[in-house]
Amino acid sequence: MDDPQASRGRRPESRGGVLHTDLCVLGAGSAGLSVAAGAAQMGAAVVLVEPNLMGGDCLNTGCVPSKSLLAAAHAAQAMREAGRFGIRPHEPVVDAARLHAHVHGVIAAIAPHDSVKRFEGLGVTVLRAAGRFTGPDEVEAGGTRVRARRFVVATGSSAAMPPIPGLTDGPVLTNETIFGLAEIPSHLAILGGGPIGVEMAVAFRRLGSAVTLVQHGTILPRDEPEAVAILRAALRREGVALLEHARATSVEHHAGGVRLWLEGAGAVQATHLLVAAGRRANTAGLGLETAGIATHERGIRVDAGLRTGNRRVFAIGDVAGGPQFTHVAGYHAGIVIRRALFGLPARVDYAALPWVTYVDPELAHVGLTEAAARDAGHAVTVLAEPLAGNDRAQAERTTEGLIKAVLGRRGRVLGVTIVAPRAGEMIALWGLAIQKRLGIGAIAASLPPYPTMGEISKRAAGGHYTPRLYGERARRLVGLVQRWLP
Ligand SMILES: Cc1cc2nc3c(=O)[nH]c(=O)nc-3n(C[C@H](O)[C@H](O)[C@H](O)COP(=O)(O)OP(=O)(O)OC[C@H]3O[C@@H](n4cnc5c(N)ncnc54)[C@H](O)[C@@H]3O)c2cc1C
Ligand SMILES: NC(=O)c1ccc[n+]([C@@H]2O[C@H](COP(=O)([O-])OP(=O)(O)OC[C@H]3O[C@@H](n4cnc5c(N)ncnc54)[C@H](O)[C@@H]3O)[C@@H](O)[C@H]2O)c1
Repeated sequence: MDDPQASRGRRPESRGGVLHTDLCVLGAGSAGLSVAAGAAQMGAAVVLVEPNLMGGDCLNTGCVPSKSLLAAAHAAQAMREAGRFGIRPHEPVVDAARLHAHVHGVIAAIAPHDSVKRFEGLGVTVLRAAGRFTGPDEVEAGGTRVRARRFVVATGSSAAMPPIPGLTDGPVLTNETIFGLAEIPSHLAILGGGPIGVEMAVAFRRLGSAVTLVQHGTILPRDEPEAVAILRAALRREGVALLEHARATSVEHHAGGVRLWLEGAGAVQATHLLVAAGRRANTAGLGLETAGIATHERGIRVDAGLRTGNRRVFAIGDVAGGPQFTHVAGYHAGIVIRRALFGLPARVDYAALPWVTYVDPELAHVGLTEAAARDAGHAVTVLAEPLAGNDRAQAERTTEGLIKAVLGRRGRVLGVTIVAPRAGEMIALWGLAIQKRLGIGAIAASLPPYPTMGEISKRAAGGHYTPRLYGERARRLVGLVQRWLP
């Protein structure tokens, strides 16, 4: 969509067969688009290089299709679970073609925001080719040479293939192919129990697949164990075969699908196999060595200001090897804009980083887990409340969940986990508390509307004061004041 209000960047200049620009961005995913849009609207000359679909993983093969699929899956599950409201439940009929149209319809609705047309309208020069460094200050893309004051590498990540014998000898699904399926898999095996594996297990199970999830250790290892326990129970209740601490030793592909052999546990026979075993940074073919840019096993090596070994070049988003989320990509973009356009100092700070696993109930987290806070040497106190104490949760019969707040000295909020329907919408309040170093008193003094699930935040925060409020000293004080009050 054209935005008539948006201001536009200057145009790069073409001199001696070379485009000269302020900023050259490699990759038009969440990270690259955010930098390009921001920089152009602030008046910079920007060249954006992208060989594939505009919007990258998040729009085309990540967040957007996965959340659209989950929305359909939740609707199907609501039919099965209607009995709890006195409504006759029934098994939904899933029309795979219309489901596919729904998912791709959502992508199409958002796509104009990320399109070449919109970016050209902002004054960005878009080159539809793969870019690679041909020197420390030059990139080549589709025969065009680009010299820039600053470069931003935002080439993202792809599904990593674990070194399991036979795995890649036949077709396997990844995030790049699973949303294109024309049918619902009869039996989907999933390798990896991170957020992709867990979200897809819930989605496809609810849409009618048999699902087996195979995970090295425990699922969602970065989250609070008591929160994960609730999700684990929900997965099992819905019929996901969850194999934790399982090690795949080999894969056999055959006409009907795959056989996944597990160490000491026989084989899983499935029609489809989704590999969701982590990500590999997209660094191949970028000519990084030519530009003096170093990498490590997770991606491009950057300093706290996202600068690479080459002072002209920044790396942001998934390729920078840190937390891999769309909101982090956008946050990185803001840091680079401050540094590259205004020459201001800016550093990443993940103290208030939130993440959400969009299953049912949702698991939302921000900041440190209890274990991470203890490891970091904080004097930790923990506040916890079950969701069952919340009236809205009772009304909606979704009482499985909790809130857990990890506090440091003087009630400073260090980290919070919420497991509840739409917990992702509730976590931002706590992110702000961490970012602004608000004490727990700020949340305890807030006034959430009744009846909302968000009330659990105030309730948990109130727990910090309960011993003092309802203790012997308070009782004595009230007794004294009441004697003297007229
Ligand atoms: C299934 C799935 C679900 C997800 N769900 C969520 C979620 O709910 N919430 C969330 O916050 N995050 C989610 N993520 C993570 C999120 O998608 C990524 O963190 C985000 O897309 C990273 O953005 P990026 O711009 O760094 O990379 P990408 O989006 O991967 O963009 C990189 C772009 O660079 C291009 N490129 C590659 N090589 C070159 C080259 N040589 N020259 C020029 N361009 C190049 C690629 O074609 C691509 O378009 C999900 C990911 C997956 C896979
Ligand atoms: N809701 C969200 O925000 C969301 C959703 C999906 C993805 N993402 C992002 O994308 C990233 C990638 O997701 P992911 O789930 O692929 O990666 P991940 O690294 O988070 O999880 C992969 C899991 O696979 C396991 N694993 C690796 N090799 C294995 C093997 N051979 N057998 C069994 N298990 C194995 C690992 O132990 C790990 O826990 C995430 O870290 C996250 O940042 C976010």
